[in-house]
Amino acid sequence: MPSRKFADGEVVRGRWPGSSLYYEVEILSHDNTSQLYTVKYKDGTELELKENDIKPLTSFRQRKGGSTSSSPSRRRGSRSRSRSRSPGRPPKSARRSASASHQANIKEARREVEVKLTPLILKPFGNSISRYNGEPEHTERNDVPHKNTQEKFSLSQESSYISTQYSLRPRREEVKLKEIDSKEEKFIAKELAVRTFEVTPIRAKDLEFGGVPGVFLIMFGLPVFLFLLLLICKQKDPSLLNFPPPLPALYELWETRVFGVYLLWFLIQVLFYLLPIGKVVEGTPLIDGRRLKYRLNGFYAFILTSAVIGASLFQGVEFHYVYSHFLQFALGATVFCVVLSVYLYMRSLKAPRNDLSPASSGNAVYDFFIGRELNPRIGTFDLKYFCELRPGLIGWVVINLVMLLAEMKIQDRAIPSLAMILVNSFQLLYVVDALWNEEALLTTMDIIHDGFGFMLAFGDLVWVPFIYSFQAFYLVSHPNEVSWPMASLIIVLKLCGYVIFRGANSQKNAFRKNPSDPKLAHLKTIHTSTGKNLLVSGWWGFVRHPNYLGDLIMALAWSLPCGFNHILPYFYVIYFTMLLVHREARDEYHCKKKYGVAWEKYCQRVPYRIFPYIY
Ligand SMILES: NC(=O)c1ccc[n+]([C@@H]2O[C@H](COP(=O)([O-])OP(=O)(O)OC[C@H]3O[C@@H](n4cnc5c(N)ncnc54)[C@H](OP(=O)(O)O)[C@@H]3O)[C@@H](O)[C@H]2O)c1
Ligand SMILES: CC(C)CCC[C@@H](C)[C@H]1CC[C@H]2C3=C(CC[C@]12C)[C@@]1(C)CC[C@H](O)C(C)(C)[C@@H]1CC3
Repeated sequence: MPSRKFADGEVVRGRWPGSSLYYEVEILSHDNTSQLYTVKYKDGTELELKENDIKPLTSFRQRKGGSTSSSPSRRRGSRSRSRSRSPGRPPKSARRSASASHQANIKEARREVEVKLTPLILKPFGNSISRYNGEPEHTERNDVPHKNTQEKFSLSQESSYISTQYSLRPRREEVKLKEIDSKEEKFIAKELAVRTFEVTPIRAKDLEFGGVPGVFLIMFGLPVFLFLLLLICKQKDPSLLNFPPPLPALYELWETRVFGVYLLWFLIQVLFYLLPIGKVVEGTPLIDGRRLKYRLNGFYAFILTSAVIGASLFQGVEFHYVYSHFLQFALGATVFCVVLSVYLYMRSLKAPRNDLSPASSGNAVYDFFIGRELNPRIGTFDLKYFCELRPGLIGWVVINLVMLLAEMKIQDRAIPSLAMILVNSFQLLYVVDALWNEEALLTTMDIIHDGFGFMLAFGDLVWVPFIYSFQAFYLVSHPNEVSWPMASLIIVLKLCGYVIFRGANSQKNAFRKNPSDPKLAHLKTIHTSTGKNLLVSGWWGFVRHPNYLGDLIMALAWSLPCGFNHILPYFYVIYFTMLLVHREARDEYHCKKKYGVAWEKYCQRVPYRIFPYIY
């Protein structure tokens, strides 16, 4: 077992992350796995520190001019520290010795009437340092802020990738912001703890999805559940009385030819992804300040795929093969996803520490599920980014088309049913919207936080194409005639959902891109200590996740054309509600850590999470 240098309860000096300042701290505990000490500063802030960042008190005693402040939160009160690092510092104080007394500092602070120096966390995703936020933009336009970012990061690389920046604020703003800033200072400390923690393995209590047993269940349960659902849906009467459905032998489900077709589909999408068309943008800064480049050509890939599908139909390619081998395709995709997940895990073992996902834990099972490596790439080919939008999402639209053709064939129809047309066009709109706004993906939790492992591989490559197309699959063997008045109501519902979904996403993206955009001037915001503000009016003042609300309304509109004979087509709405409620909770957790008191204020101003007056 590795030895430790400091004992619990020992009072020592701990380095404040991202600086060269040491403060008196008490050792609370030591984690043998991560080799980190949990220490407590005098103001109550708890952080995790490496052994190198801790020094015995004795090593400071002979030095008179060391930091005399007993906690980092007092640093701003004690102006000598802040000012010595501030770009706005007058030359007079530049000559002041670091051992200037606390009294002298207070006097000086009182003389300072015009401006206040406020530490801001330089966050990698912050607008203060980066204009990048997920809306189409030319790389050139990102250049200036990008360089800026790099510079700031290179200055702040000491031990954490967060540094401190000072903003000059007019005095009248100072009065308004004083209270919130002082409260937020504690959260800055916590945020630093979060960032420190992001580069270190996370502890068992922080594991999401029910920890190791939870992810184990999900990994085995979901594929079984998927096959059961498809088998149930294939039955003429899919009622509970007929459960379990007749189960095929495993060998009947495996067809090498089907797997070959699946691989061909995957390779075509790889080829489209590699085409040098579409602009290249930079993602949000990584832990080491680097920004990866992404080519935005998802929409082109969709157009090219449509051309290939159209040409194949014209050539008489039998698309019914996909319907008649649907389960085999689902199995082929699942096998592919397992192989991919194993590959991803193996290669992640060789990945440098900085390339690991903040969600990874050090536990093999959990990391296999959540993904260990954040952005696995083969050269410039980004595996996660590619899988998130291409084979599965475009595949979903193709499967819907297959179902439409199957319905015509099986039900002997000259034209598809209105229900099938509605489902196909609604979901087509959703996919086209995702591809058109491809850049927005770069700021999602999936890209920034979660690694690429079984969860996203299975979600993107199996769950999306084979479950999201479930309504169309259901309609093939369970026809439902929708009247025009009913269809009109469903269309209105879909459009309402879409307006909320797109309006909310675009409003947030525009605000993140340019917070001082004149078009957004009417919106109210809450100041946060990170330099990024939060919208509290407009869509984001309605509920805390208006985009989820719109998405759920759309989900309902996708199911309604299937009628009310069975609950099966509503499975998607039920699953999606659970997914988004869980996702919302995950996002709240991250936002609370990021924004602290400001987030709490936002929650008070906007009390409902997704459904107004309900949740
Ligand atoms: N079809 C599906 O299966 C599926 C699954 C998941 C998600 N989605 C959809 O994908 C879209 C993206 O979802 P997402 O889960 O990535 O989350 P999201 O809601 O787009 O983003 C959450 C982030 O927005 C920022 N934010 C939150 N409140 C804000 C406010 N008041 N003002 C300004 N910024 C605020 C925060 O990040 P920063 O402050 O750091 O910017 C927060 O972390 C959604 O429309 C969702 O419905 C679809
Ligand atoms: C346990 C697993 C089965 C959970 C699987 C979850 C995935 C199915 C989703 C996780 C992130 C989702 C996502 C989209 C689709 C579904 C997920 C992959 C998305 C591509 C849908 C279109 C949107 O416009 C989007 C691009 C924002 C979105 C990104 C996240």
